[in-house]
Amino acid sequence: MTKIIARTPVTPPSKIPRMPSSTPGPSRVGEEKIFVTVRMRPLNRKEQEMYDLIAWDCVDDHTILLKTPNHECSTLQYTFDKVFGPTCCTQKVYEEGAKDVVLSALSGINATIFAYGQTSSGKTFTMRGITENAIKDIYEHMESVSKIHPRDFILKVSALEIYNETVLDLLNRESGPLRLLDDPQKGTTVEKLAEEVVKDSMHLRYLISICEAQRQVGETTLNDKSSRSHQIIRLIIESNLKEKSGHVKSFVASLNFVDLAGSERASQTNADGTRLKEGSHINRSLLTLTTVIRKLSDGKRNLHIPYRDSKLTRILQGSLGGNARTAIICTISPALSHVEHSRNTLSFATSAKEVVNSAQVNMVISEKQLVKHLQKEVARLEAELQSPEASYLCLRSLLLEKDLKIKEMEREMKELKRQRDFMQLQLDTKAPKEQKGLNESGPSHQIVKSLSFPDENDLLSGSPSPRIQAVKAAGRQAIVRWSATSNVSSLVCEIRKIDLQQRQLGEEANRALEVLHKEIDSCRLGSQDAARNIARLLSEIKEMQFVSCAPETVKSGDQTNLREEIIRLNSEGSNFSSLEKKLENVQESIDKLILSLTTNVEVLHSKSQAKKKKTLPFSMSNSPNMPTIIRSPCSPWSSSVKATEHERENKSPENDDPVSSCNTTPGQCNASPTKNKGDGSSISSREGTPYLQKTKSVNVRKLQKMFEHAAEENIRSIRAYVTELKERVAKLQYQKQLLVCQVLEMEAGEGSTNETEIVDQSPMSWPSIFSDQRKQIIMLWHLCHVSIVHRTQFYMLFRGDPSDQIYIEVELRRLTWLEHHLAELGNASPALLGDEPAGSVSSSIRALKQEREYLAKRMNSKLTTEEREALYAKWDIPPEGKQRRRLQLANKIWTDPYSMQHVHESAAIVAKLVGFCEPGEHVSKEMFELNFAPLSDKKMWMGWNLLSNLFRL
Ligand SMILES: Nc1ncnc2c1ncn2[C@@H]1O[C@H](COP(=O)(O)OP(=O)(O)OP(=O)(O)O)[C@@H](O)[C@H]1O
Repeated sequence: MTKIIARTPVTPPSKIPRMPSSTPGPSRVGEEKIFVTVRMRPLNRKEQEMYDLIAWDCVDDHTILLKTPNHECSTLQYTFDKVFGPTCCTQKVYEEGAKDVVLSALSGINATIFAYGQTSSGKTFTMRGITENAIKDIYEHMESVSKIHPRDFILKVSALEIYNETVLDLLNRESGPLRLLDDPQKGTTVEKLAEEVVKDSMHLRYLISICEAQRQVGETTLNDKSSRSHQIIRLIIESNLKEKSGHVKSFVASLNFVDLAGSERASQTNADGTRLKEGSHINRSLLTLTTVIRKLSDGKRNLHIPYRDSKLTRILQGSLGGNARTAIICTISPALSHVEHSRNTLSFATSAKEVVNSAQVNMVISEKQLVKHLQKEVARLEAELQSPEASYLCLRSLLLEKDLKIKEMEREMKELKRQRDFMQLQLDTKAPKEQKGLNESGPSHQIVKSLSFPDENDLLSGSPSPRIQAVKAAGRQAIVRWSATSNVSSLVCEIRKIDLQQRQLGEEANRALEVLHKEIDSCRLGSQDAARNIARLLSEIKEMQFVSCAPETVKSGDQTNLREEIIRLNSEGSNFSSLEKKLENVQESIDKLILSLTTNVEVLHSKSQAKKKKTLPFSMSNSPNMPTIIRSPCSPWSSSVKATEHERENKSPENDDPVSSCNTTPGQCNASPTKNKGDGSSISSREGTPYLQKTKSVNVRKLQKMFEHAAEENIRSIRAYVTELKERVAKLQYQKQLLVCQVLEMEAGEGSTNETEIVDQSPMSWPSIFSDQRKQIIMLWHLCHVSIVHRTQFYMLFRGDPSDQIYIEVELRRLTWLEHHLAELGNASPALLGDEPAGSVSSSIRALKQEREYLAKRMNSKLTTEEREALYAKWDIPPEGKQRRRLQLANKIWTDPYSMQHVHESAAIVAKLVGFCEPGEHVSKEMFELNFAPLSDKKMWMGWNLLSNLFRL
């Protein structure tokens, strides 16, 4: 069949019409916004029993507003194409909210009606009625249309459900999970989905009843018969229109009835086990749908729309901003207890209103007709050839035509030859390097393995000949390489930048430690510990220098050979960790140093108190060094300004300060241990020195305090700086992660999204990107069973500061990759898994369980009885058994990724239990690890290791 799409001219967005309601116009084509209606059901029995209040008012046919308690004018009001109140019947909802779109399908325009809303809001109730009304209407119209313009209609039906991200055939349960295929012409299709030819309306109703019976339904607290899957019933309507001219036009359109599963909160549905898992999948795919709708509603044409993030959006892609007319019916509960959820639904509906579709008439010319047409043409040519004159002319034109064809083929051959040479060149330059990688290091083999994902279409299209496969593979590689070239060089450039930053970091650390050395040297505390620490720090300086210099030895290589860069990065992975390790050591040393300094000072202080005569913590011989130390040249110190302030602060008034006067006469002021006279004034211990005898008495305690303070401040500065260095190392690690993620995406053929994603994000403000991405991360943590300690740590640390961008980005990419990977593992047969850890999901779940048990145990020691009781009350933990209650609470935290309040409270509890800082306090981000595993047992958790192992991270 040859498909011709009759395109209509594009209308400027401002002139894009909203389809007028209740005016069926089956042949409407072109750009048009999605038709959005809202239906509010009556209060149900449970809501009535709980004396729930009605929170919403449908003020007119288009407006709904949130009631205020004291009947003041509400500011929260929404306007839609239609608003249906609780007393409105489904027939009316169909007539005014869906009919127009439904009937478009009869004239070759794709159409979709779907219901969206929270669980128990009435989606299935509404869609059932809509489908029933549509069937009746379609058959009536087919009859009446056929009477005016004779047409042959053929109806086919197929039906599927998406249950836990798995596509199942509702008309053929035995077929098992189905795969999605990407067809360049048809878009996403479902492989092997059964299609039944419909005999009449009764037959259609019967088939739909089978789908209903097959669909996954379960009982939840909010709905006895809650749909646990998204259901799509698809009618394919074909028709042939015989025109007066004798031509036959064939039309084909699909009409989708989509009944989505409802969004739900675990806290409201009290779901656990299977229901909880279903709920997570439902929420996740609805989140993607929301994101798709929101991005489409932005109206910017170059935005990357993440259709591929869920099967639902992949299947519905055509209906969301594509070649279809779409009507969405958003259903809400009127209850006050569901007001938050209803607001979410209305905000989704508001975005959906702005989505523009571009419907076309899908006209098909059957091959039979074409054959007939060609036969006629051949007959005509044959007739012409009968006459010699005509045959000469005809031969001449044929010759000319052939000539042109030959020239065209020559051009094509040239181009193909050029491409072949180019590919050969690429292979030649690549082969020895890859060979080398294979022989020399293990990871390269793993990288190659991970980077060459099989093409789904190839796997599915039977088994083409080896030659065709080879050509296809080479072509695909060339395409990947070709399209990725620009990304590759920018990634390589990024890697170089990381190298440079790493070197600079090493140098800075080096400088900082030198200053630290001087500081300690000048302190001369006389402590053996301090001396040992100095020696250790010195050797660490040397080692750090070595580490920081390491990248210098790396050859620059081919600018665009990304794999080599990645292999090189892997080999440098140890540099990062050793740099981190060194910084850890330095931190430790500083801590010890401070400890020894404090004890020394304390000892000195007490001795001076006891004997009334003792040396200062800093001998006067070193005092000329103090300004140098305090005015440290180490630029990155955040406290250098403070240091100068200290210098000023520590300076006594000019005529009263023996130190400053000593500074001006260094020769005369050497090593001056002081003696406290006990009367508050101090004098030099060298009482025999005439100069010192002449000076005013020195307040030893004051001086002691001053130096003590200065030394402590300096060491604090160093400590802060080392912390800062550690943070920067962590950031570099993240940048490296980001590159690895980008490479994985690129190699998986999704690299093109990178650039678009950047374009996509630029117009949005960081806070909204952050909140969006954080929601996705929370959902992904949940789906990938990531350690809750990790979640807490991340949640507490990254709270939307612009500098958090890289962490958020990396976390999101890693999790997205992981989720896809785990889903693939879940769907793959054991034979396909090879050496992949098939039990990774279950071991992660096990680890999570252990982590909850560990947290439950800590509740006794980390929370007071009052705190525990308050939490039990808040989290509805029944008063049965102390240990059980603790475990119940631990099992409840971090289970509702949909509620930010739940997430926030869960994080606060875990933070308290494991001793993280309270929100708002400054927490060093360097403490955050690139590992999703629980702190208690990192080996148990498999997920992230899958990815990190590929690159030996
Ligand atoms: N407009 C309405 N008028 C009367 N009853 C309704 C209406 N809408 C829904 N109901 C009733 O409310 C209950 C829940 O409706 P339904 O199952 O359609 O919700 P849902 O949104 O599909 O839920 P889920 O997402 O959990 O599947 C059903 O008993 C249904 O009969």
